[in-house]
Amino acid sequence: MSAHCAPFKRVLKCSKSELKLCVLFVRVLCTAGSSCGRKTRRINTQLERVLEPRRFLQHSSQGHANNQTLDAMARVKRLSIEGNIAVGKSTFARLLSNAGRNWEVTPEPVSKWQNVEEATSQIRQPASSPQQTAGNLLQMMYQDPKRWSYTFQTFSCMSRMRTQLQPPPARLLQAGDVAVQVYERSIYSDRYIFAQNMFELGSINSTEWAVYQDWHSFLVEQFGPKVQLEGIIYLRASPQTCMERMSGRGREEEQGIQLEYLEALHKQHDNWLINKSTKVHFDHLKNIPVLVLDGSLEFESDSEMQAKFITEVTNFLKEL
Ligand SMILES: Nc1ncnc2c1ncn2[C@@H]1O[C@H](COP(=O)(O)OP(=O)(O)OP(=O)(O)O)[C@@H](O)[C@H]1O
Ligand SMILES: Nc1nc(=O)c2ncn([C@H]3C[C@H](O)[C@@H](CO)O3)c2[nH]1
Repeated sequence: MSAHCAPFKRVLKCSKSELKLCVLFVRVLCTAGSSCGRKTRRINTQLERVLEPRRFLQHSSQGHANNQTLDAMARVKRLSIEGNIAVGKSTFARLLSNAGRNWEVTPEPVSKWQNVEEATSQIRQPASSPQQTAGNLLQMMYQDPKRWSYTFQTFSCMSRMRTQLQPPPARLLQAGDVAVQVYERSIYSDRYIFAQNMFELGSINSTEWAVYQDWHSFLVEQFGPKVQLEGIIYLRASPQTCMERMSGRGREEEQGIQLEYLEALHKQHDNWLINKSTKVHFDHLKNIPVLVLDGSLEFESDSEMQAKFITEVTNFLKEL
C-alpha cells in the first residue's frame, strides 16, 4: 500500500465501506475548500485506487483481490508523455523502458489508426461487405480533416481508453519497489490538445465538439480512478524542431503537415501544461504534477544527457 494510504487504513482499522466514506469525506473537502492542496487530492486518488480492485480482479488468477494485489496496484505510478508531433516521445519512451525493469511503456497505437480494418476485424461481421475495407484513418484525417477529424477522435480516444484501462503487467505488480506505467499520450491529450485544436481550426464542428465532450466526460467520470494518471511528462521543443524531425522521419501520412499546424499544437500543449489556461473538466487533472523536459536536446547518442533525463524523471516520481 502506498505511504499515503497505509496510515489511513491502520488508524481507521476500517472496513471497505468505511474507507469509501473516508474517500467521500476527502472529496467533499477537495471540492468545498480552496485550502485543499494537491496532496489531499492525491490521497483521495490513491484511496480510490485501493478501493477499486476490479481493474485488477478480472486478471487475477485467484479471482479475488488480496491485500498484496491492492498494495501492488497502489504502488504502480501511471504517467503519460505528452508533446508535439515528432518531438521525440517514442524515442524518449524507449530510453525510459531501457532504464529499468520496473518501467513499462505503452506506445501510441498508430498502427491501429493506419489499419482500421485489422484493428476492428475481431468485432466486425465477417464478409458483410467484401469490397470495402475500413482503411487508413490517419491518412483520411490528414487528407480531408473536415470529413474525418471527428471520426478520428472517436477512434483514437477509444483506443487510448482501452490502453489506459489495461491492468499493469504482472511484472510491475510483482516489483518490490515503485513501478511505473508510462503511456505515450493519453485520453486527456486526445481532448485537450487534438480534439480541441481540430474544433478551433474548424475541422470539427460545434455539434461534433459538443458530442465528443459529452461522451468523453461521461466515460472519464464513469471509469474514475481506473483512468487517472499520477503525473505528466511534457517533452517540449519548438515547432520548427518538430517540423525538422517529422520531415526526417518521413511518415507518409504526415507529408502535407504545415508548420502552422505544429505551431497550433505547440500552443495547445503550452496552454494546457504550462500556462494552465486550458479549461479542464476533471478535478484530478487540475493539479496534476507536470515535469517539463527540454525535448530540443539531442540525447539519442549522448549517454550523459540520457542519465540526466532519467534522474529528472526519477526525482519527479519521488514527489508523486
Ligand atoms: N532528442 C532528439 N534529438 C534528435 N532527434 C530526435 C530526438 N528525439 C527523436 N528524434 C528523431 O525525431 C524523429 C521523431 O521521433 P519520435 O518518433 O520519437 O517522435 P514522437 O514524438 O514519438 O512522434 P509522434 O508525435 O508522431 O508520436 C525520429 O526520427 C527520431 O529519431
Ligand atoms: N487529429 C489527431 N488527433 C489525435 O488525437 C492524435 N493523436 C496523434 N495524432 C497524430 C499525430 C501524428 O501524425 C500521429 C502519431 O502521433 O498521429 C493525432 N491526430
